[in-house]
Amino acid sequence: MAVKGLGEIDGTYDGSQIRVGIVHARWNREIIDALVYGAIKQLKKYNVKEENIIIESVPGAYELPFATKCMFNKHNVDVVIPIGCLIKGSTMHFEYICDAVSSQLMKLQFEINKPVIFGVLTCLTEEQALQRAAISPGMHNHGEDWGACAVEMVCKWKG
Ligand SMILES: O=c1[nH]c(NC[C@H](O)[C@H](O)[C@H](O)CO)c([N+](=O)[O-])c(=O)[nH]1
Repeated sequence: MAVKGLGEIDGTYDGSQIRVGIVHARWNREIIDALVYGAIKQLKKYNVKEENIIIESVPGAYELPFATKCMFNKHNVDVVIPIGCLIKGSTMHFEYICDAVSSQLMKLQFEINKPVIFGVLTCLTEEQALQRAAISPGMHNHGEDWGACAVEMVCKWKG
């Protein structure tokens, strides 16, 4: 299936020389595993070598920003794809985590001067998340978008 959503990858890129970190949360694991699979599938489609895909996990999405920074420092990667799945509950917990995680991941790029892909689903229902992981029908696996985005951002902008 062609990668849609973020828009088709801009041209063809050779990822054979790039190192990619994936940091994933363990909350909503079935959804996370599908998203991680989709990202890896797309990275390999653009020739990223398996040995250059470094995967680490954290308890939840709130831990993604710190672990993403550690991934850059510990594994010398060109880009990190933090993957999480936040599903709204009955309290404001969801809103606070979504806001904190998204703004910190954005800021981290300018601190590290390397791309951080926003791979966090922020869903109001579990069904929305299942659809975006292509577990339920109706949408493509958003992890594929994130993998393609990672390759493009490094190949196009690496200094
Ligand atoms: O990754 C998630 N973490 C969640 N909470 C845990 C949080 O990310 C931290 O791991 C925890 O607060 C400890 O810091 C979630 N909810 O609470 O709903 C969620 O939906 N997804």
